[in-house]
Amino acid sequence: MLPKSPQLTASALSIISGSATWFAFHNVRIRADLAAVSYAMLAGAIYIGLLFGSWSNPLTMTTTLLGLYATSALLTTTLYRLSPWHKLASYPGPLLWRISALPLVYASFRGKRYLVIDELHKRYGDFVRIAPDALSIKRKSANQIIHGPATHMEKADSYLIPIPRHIVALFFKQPTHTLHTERKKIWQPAFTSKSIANFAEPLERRTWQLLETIERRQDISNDGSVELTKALTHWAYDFTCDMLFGGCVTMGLLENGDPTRIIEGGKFSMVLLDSLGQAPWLVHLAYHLPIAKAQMRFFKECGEMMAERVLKDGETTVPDIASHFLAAEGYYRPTLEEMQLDALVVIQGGSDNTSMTASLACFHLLSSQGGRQWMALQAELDGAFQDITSSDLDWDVLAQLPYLNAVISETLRLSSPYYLPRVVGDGGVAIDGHFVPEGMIVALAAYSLQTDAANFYPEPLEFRAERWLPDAEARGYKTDRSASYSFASGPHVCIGKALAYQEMRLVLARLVLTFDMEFAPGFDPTAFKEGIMNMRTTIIQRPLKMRARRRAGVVFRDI
Ligand code: HEM
Repeated sequence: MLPKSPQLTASALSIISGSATWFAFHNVRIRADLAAVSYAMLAGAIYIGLLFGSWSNPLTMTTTLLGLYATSALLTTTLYRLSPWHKLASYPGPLLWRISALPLVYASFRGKRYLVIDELHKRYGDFVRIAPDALSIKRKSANQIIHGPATHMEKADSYLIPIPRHIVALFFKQPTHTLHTERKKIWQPAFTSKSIANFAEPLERRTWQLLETIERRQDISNDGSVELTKALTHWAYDFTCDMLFGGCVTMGLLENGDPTRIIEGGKFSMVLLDSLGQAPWLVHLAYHLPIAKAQMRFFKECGEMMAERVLKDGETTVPDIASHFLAAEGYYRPTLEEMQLDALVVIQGGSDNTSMTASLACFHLLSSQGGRQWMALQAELDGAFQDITSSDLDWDVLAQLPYLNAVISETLRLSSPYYLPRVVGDGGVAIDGHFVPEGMIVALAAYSLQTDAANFYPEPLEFRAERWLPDAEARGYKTDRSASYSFASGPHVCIGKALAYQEMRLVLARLVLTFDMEFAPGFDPTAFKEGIMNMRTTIIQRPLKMRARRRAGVVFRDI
């Protein structure tokens, strides 16, 4: 029976509506910005209604009613999430993480999510509930189920960006599997070994420019050092533009630096998607705030470059990636808006991971074992290449060098702690005997598996390139190559994997053949390591300051 006083009746109705809202919407996605506007309009409507109904203190009453409504909705949600009826009720996890996605957002935003999740696995086992609807799974067998073609799991909503649904681009969440597959088919011809070979000339040229830039920036610096990550990032973005736009649109970062902070914009886009995206309603709100400005700037700049490239069709100096977008035919021919978004994906996806991996390889080579591994790599490269100025470094030779490839694999093992959430499809899935119902989010605990002593032994947390050499076992290493997930797998596998390897091999080889390097005075490797954050993009809080000394006999090529 409802209370008799109008105030109490209204309060009871607010509480009931709060719970009813949860019942009505808990399986429906609502955009948080629209929900916030509706809530504000409801507040206004109640206030006006009370005002005209001649209630005393209409403002206090409005606040009370809305407070009761929100509290009731939150309480109902919390009780459901902790109840035995929740689909993931049987999985363990910390209390707050089972109630809300905010702890996961917080861990993500701090850039140390992979370490926090690793700790949770140590405490709770291989299946941990890390958000109300999400599981982190530390089982090798889960990889095939989560990422394999048989299940073709969809990406989680953290991959959505606020664009009209008809605009499709690779990497982001597409409305259907078919759209993703068709879009990937348009990209694929640009990433065959024949197409990649066309990029050899601009890659060599940009790498020589990088070497020259390192010396130039070091010479004009106050302390005789160079920020290696910055230089490598500029190299990667410049080269990616060459590949994408065939030389007719460039960023010129190696030459001029990055005055418009375009790189920051790209990185911040990933941060928003990867951190706030774990609670997608936060992203809907963030896009209306100044926090999203850098991202919007990045979208705009990439879009403008693609539009310029379209106008300059016919002026390219190498067969570029954009020409494949423009050549696509039929129903799936991308619109200009889609090509602009795809261009953004190429620029960010093609430059960020490659340059960060190359930087971190240099860091690890010099910081572990007193630089012994840098010397070992240098010895291998010196043996393989005699004339390093007049001839290009042969890609086939680079691909066969065991130590160089081992360095890249070991860097990726420690430096690609990606979190790639996927949604379980119709009917749910069983993973190693654990049933996960449909609609739930699952993610492989990649970092935990890549640093587990059961897969990499001994010293799984240390950088030891030797563990990837062909005779690693004889040296006492156990290396499970299948427990390495840096490029993902299945339908959403990284399209640029082969290209990324060529880039990283070439740039590392050129750096190590050209320079003897050491950390700049005052550089603290421990602090640097602590300052590495991962939010799908790698952010370093402290600059990687190096001193590079050109080796005797090395002459720079004119470019
Ligand atoms: C060290 C270098 C690289 C690493 C570690 C890496 C890693 C990855 C990973 C883990 C994914 C899956 C992402 C997800 O599902 O959330 C991915 C996707 C992707 N990568 Fe890479 N990547 C690298 C270099 C490149 C390069 C050079 C390109 C060239 C443009 C590229 C283009 C892409 C694209 C377009 C996708 C989306 C594929 C799809 O949606 O089907 N990546 N990459």
